[in-house]
Amino acid sequence: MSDHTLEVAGLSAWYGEAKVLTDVDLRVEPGEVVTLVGRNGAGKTTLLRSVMGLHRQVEGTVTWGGNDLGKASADKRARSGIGWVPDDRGIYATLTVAENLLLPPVVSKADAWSLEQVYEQFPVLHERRDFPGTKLSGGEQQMLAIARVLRMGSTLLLLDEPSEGLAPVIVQRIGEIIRQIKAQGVSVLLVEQNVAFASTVADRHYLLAQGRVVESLDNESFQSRTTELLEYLGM
Ligand SMILES: Nc1ncnc2c1ncn2[C@@H]1O[C@H](COP(=O)(O)OP(=O)(O)OP(=O)(O)O)[C@@H](O)[C@H]1O
Repeated sequence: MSDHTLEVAGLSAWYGEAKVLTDVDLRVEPGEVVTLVGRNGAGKTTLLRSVMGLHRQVEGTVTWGGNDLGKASADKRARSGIGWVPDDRGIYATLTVAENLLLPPVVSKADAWSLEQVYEQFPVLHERRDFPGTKLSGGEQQMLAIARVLRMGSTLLLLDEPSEGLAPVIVQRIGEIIRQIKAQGVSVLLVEQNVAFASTVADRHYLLAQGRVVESLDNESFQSRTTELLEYLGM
């Protein structure tokens, strides 16, 4: 696997005149799991979308594997190994599980999971392989969305609230999957409002408030300050 450090420096973002991110610096090392935590409207999704190249009204730099991504399109970023798992999961409703998995291109042969590997790690997707997207539960859709980018060979996963709306037992399973992905050397940057879940999967955390990174914490400090942080974040 090639070097795949993500480095965001001085990133600001706007919607029209409204500035929603200010001078964000962050880093995700290969194989690290890093969360963005903050209350609603803090700018977490905009930050993920800016890294993916989906939000374009930005200033600052995003460097990936040593290359400044500049104005590269989302498609080009995906081809360079950044995998996007949106909050609505982006499953094609009329396609089957297998078709959803096989539709996107393999971007790195060396890193791509084979279909067999995907089915081995996600047995439920194997069971449901001929089901259309519409017939999947929220948890199954989340697993499919994650499996799809792993099959592409993405080496950094951008996950937007993977735990949202899922039953605790499914959230636990998603946590296991994230730890498994990490063990394979893939990095994960995830938006998470569920602080308890975040602390079971992440190495480090960035707290976002009103579009700024207000703290950067390792997981140990994060765990020891959970109550205070929840209060501060108004969560
Ligand atoms: N399409 C848009 N047009 C205008 N303003 C927007 C748009 N999308 C988001 N915003 C504003 O940008 C700010 C950051 O929103 P963003 O969705 O990035 O926050 P978030 O931390 O992800 O919150 P949430 O958890 O609610 O999604 C908010 O003030 C929001 O109202």
